Amino acid sequence: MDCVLIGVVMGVMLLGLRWFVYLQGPGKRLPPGPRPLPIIGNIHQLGKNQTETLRQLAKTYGPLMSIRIGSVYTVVASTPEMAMELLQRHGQVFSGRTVPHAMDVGGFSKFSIFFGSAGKEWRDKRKVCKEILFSERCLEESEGLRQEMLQKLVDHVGDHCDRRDVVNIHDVVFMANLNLLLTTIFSITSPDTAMELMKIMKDFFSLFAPNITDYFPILKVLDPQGMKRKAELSLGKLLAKFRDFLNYRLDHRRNNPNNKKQDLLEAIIDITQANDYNITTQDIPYLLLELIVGGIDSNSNMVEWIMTELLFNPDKLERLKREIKSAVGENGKIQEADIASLPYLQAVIKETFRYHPPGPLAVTRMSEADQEVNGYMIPKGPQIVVNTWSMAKDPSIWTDPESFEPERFLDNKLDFKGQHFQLIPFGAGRRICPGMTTAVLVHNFDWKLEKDKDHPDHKEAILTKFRCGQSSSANSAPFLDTLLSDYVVLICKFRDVHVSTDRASIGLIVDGVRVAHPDLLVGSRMAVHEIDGIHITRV
Ligand code: HEM
Repeated sequence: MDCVLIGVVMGVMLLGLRWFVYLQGPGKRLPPGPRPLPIIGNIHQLGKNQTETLRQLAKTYGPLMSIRIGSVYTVVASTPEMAMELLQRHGQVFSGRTVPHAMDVGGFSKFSIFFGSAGKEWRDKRKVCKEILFSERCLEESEGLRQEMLQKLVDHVGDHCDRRDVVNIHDVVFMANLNLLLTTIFSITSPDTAMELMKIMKDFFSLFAPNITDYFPILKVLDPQGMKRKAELSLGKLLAKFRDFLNYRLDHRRNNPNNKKQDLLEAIIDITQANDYNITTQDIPYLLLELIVGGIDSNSNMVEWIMTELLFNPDKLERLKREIKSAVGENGKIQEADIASLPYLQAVIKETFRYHPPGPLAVTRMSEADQEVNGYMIPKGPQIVVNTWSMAKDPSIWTDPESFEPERFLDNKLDFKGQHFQLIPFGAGRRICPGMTTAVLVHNFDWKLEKDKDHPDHKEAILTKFRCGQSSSANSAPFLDTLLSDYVVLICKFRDVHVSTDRASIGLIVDGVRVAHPDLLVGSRMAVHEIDGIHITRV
């Protein structure tokens, strides 16, 4: 162990020396930042709420600053102007990605659109996503399947409603999104398949927790948190599943040449067989994995946040329901095409993206060459991060940024498609998210808040969630155990449907692990036990 420690110290010192020498060169000055300590860099300053810490640090060091996390140099942009400089003006230079150690398995990072370097193969895969898979024609063809699947979801929640059961909103939304993707990509509607995949995927998502080897690469060989071993296992299982789906479909095509399915898998196979792009059959399982994994968690989080915010803001929920009812009638259903003519719904979605930036440090790149930005020199190599959280909370950009106000988007053309850098939930520039779509589950139930806190189901619901929380902590990082012992449950009741959301399901990032909504834990809302009929209980 001593040798390892000496190795770590020497490695970090050599790296520091290399940088010191490099940064002394003429005209080479990194953006300013807090002074790093030897070996750990600025880790000790980051605390649990990294995005907020970085926002505070930016007040001292400016909109473009440098910090060192372990041995990883990181440049942080905290304003729309700096985000535009990095992602658009110098988009080519800052189009690399750092590959987490756990994702560097089985050739995944090489095949991946997200982690792959921005070369010809990456361009081809993006082109396929944009021009074919997410093209209007392809999405229109599979709309019928999605409507069918959404109806099943509505029926499922309706059954719970009839039985007066508790519905776990996180699982319902996650499953709905998984089903949506399975239907659109594979025409698969089997609940058993979805359930099996959901279990493997939850293991896979746990790999996005912070891994010490990413900040101290010298420890990679030891894999102290076992993340790489876990990644090999869950990635292996997922890829095996997608290979099965692919082989089954290839057989089906051979045996039924005139009976093609209307889904994305069919389109992908056509592409590989036409040989127009640099994509082979061997790439397909990786591409499928990326589409499912890329979409599911971010989509689920957003839908959960939308619902959470609407519950906290019943007046906004009422306004939205009025808009939807006047557009599609009392009993009508929203079609995908209706969304364009529902301005308040769009405003709610935009405000949720602003108020809860999806993965507030999700826009993470790597510098591919030396580049001067704003009078500073960013050399080749550092990680580049855009702190969208900082922009969301900036009073010089948004009036009253701490309040949830969809109305702020009604009288302007502000959008999230990568042109307005104050709102970039999908990133911007060359690597902008190719799956810029989302789903909203607000219409089909008459969501209403519980007034009757003595309802007999109420206590049982809390206990059920508490048991869930404890069992889920067994697979989590150790610090989660402490957090979960102080478990918070939010119980709401809508008409006859109970919806319970807990910290594990609604999305606060603590040390990079999603556990809860910060406001519920530390903000003013936690100080009271009941607001407008929503019961918040500390168990
Ligand atoms: C609410 C939903 C979603 C959000 C908020 C989201 C957000 C993001 C963000 C922030 C990035 C990084 C962009 C950058 O570096 O500039 C990204 C990349 C990506 N997303 Fe999404 N995403 C969502 C849905 C989806 C869906 C549905 C898919 C696929 C079905 C998808 C697939 C991808 C892929 C493949 C990339 C990598 C692009 C590249 O590096 O070239 N995402 N997403």
